[in-house]
Amino acid sequence: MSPMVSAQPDTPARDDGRDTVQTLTLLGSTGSIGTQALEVVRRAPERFRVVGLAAGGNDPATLAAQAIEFGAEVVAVARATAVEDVQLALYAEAQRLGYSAGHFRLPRLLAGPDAATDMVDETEADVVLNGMDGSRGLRPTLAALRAGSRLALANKESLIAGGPLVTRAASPGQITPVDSEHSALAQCLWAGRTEEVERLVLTASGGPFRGYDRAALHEVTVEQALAHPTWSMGPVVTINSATMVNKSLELIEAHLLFGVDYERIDVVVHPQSIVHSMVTYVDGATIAQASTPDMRLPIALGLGWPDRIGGVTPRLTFEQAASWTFEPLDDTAFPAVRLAREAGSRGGCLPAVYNAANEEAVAAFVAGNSRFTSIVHTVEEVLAGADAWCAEPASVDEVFEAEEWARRRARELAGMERAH
Ligand SMILES: NC(=O)C1=CN([C@@H]2O[C@H](COP(=O)(O)OP(=O)(O)OC[C@H]3O[C@@H](n4cnc5c(N)ncnc54)[C@H](OP(=O)(O)O)[C@@H]3O)[C@@H](O)[C@H]2O)C=CC1
Ligand SMILES: CC(=O)[C@@H](O)[C@H](O)COP(=O)(O)O
Ligand SMILES: [Mn+2]
Repeated sequence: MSPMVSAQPDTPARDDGRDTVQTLTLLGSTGSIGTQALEVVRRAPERFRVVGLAAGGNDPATLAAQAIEFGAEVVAVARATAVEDVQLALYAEAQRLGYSAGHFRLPRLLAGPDAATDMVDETEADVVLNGMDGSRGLRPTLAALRAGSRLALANKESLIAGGPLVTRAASPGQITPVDSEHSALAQCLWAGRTEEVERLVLTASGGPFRGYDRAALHEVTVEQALAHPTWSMGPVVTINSATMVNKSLELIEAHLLFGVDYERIDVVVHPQSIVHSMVTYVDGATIAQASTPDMRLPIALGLGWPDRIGGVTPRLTFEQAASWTFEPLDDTAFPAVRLAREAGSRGGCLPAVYNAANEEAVAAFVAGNSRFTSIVHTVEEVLAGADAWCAEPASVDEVFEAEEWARRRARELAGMERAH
């Protein structure tokens, strides 16, 4: 399998793009990744010009303010009923800024569940950052690859759900990772040749429940699960960090991005979130990428690839004593990674099933309808009955069929739990 991200130290060319403004479409612009990406653009306006913005529609005021500040040509909103709110918010923001009608141009508005995909199809962009949450990002991911844009990928769920459909659609180097661990791995891979790689080592913070046993995990609340010890992120990825499902998805993501077998990808708990991942080479050298836990670094590198953009994140300092610690993952309390290793190794639509079951189980937990421990238990139960989905998907519709089955099954299981 050819890696989506070049592992060679001298490719792509380092002077590539440094003096050129790159057009940028941002999917999920109002979320945690999206707003941090716009901070990067604010710091490097000579590098990027925003042409398209997409969001779900929960925060029309922020979306409108972003569209006006960055002069977006097109704005896509998934919830059709939010369009009017976005339009009103655009006028209100323009008025607040004192713009008269002749002094600003309203962006073109697209609405509906496929608005982000349509925008990517219709709006030329050098780089598309997919910062949406969930596997609903799959069609936009494929649209960006089809359009020949570079895909800065935060939305790991689309890669995991689409699997071979995404990897086959991407040309080598077309996907640049934004997820901090995969950005770290890509940077560590610059240090050596692909054939000299022995192991990838993914670091995990351990989440808010590091050290808990199964009995203690049974009692935890949504509020506790949303309190990540080192990162401030959107709700779903935060809950996924607490269950270790995030690391599970990242294991599959690493396999798909870098073409390394599952047996050669380790997970290690590193509570400080300073070392973002590591690569061990055949001579025993382990190269680590370390920086403060700040997503603006991997976002900036993902957008500007392979150039580094200065002045975006604070540095690590070494003036005071500090410890970076590493410990094994407790597989009994947190079986999610083992389940992902099995599902990923079996392949087909099973990673899509894993992710869809998890998305439903997380929604049930956040809604107060099930316990924290039932999230991974639900994923396990759904996978146990998923033998029909072992074949490689021939189309996106097949992936969504597998997902729909998994979601229905997961909702049934959550309902059964509620009944007890
Ligand atoms: N946050 C982080 O630090 C990290 C995140 N990631 C990954 O990045 C992705 C985004 O995470 P995060 O930013 O935390 O999530 P958030 O929940 O903060 O943001 C999600 C964004 O996607 C938008 N959105 C939802 N549905 C659609 C849709 N149909 N079309 C267009 N936009 C949509 C939301 O808009 P609205 O609210 O209006 O629905 C919101 O702007 C996830 O895949 C996550 O795993 C990876 C590493 C780190
Ligand atoms: C910042 C980022 O990339 C997240 O995916 C992060 O990895 C979450 O931390 P965990 O290590 O707790 O899953
Ligand atoms: Mn990550």
